[in-house]
Amino acid sequence: MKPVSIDKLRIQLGSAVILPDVSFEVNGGECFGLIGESGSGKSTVLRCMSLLFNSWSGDIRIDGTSVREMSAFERCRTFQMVFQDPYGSLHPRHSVRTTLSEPLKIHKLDNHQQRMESALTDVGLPVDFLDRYPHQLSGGQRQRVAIARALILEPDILLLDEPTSALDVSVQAEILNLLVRLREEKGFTYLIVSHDLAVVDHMCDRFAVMQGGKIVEILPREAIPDNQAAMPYAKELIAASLKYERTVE
Ligand SMILES: Nc1ncnc2c1ncn2[C@@H]1O[C@H](COP(=O)(O)OP(=O)(O)OP(=O)(O)O)[C@@H](O)[C@H]1O
Repeated sequence: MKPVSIDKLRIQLGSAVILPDVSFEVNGGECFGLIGESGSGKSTVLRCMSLLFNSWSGDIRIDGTSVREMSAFERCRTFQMVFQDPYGSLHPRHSVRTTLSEPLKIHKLDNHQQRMESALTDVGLPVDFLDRYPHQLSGGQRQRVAIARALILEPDILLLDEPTSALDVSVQAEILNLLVRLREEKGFTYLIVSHDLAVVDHMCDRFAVMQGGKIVEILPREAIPDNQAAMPYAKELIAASLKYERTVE
């Protein structure tokens, strides 16, 4: 179980400073959430960590090793990202078999069939789905394939960028429960971005509230029901979410 340490992360894109100075630690095996309004910089943190954005300064370390010092191969074997939109993240002309076998080929791993079958079973899909294409899958099934693709290289950490927000409400719970089960079974460390406090409440041990590229407050999940936030913005965000949940019940 590998910990993540983010220290003084700063990134400027064009003239805008997106993250001025972000620091937090995620324990090995912990599920840590980033929550905040749209544009607060949550996804940018994950994009910096996975080097989709490269121009950042500061330090991002996994189990003590800087992500910049890792080879691309090592990074892929250590952490994988699951994106919000399973429609966009799977190649429309690639079968599930092609999607899952490509990383195995690139990383020169053996036993392709057995690894692919085991990844599909892990995400609750039948093995004959290997010969399906994305258009033959529901949204929830596509997200399961995207998660299977993330699992296939047996990483230690999953970066989850709004993994359920593009799905129907009924399917969201299925995918969240799948992610909870996988973490219990495999001991993953999760860093999950969400704008939905209910998702954070369901999944996370601790979470950071972000606003304008900064971390306002870091709280344990237990602080949610009685809204124990100390900082006014975090308190307001939690209060608004709790009020909304009560209204829609
Ligand atoms: N490639 C880019 N170039 C310039 N600005 C960008 C780029 N990507 C993101 N931004 C800006 O960075 C800020 C943070 O974006 P980010 O996607 O991290 O927010 P977020 O909190 O994840 O929002 P959302 O919940 O809407 O996904 C936003 O103001 C956004 O416009």
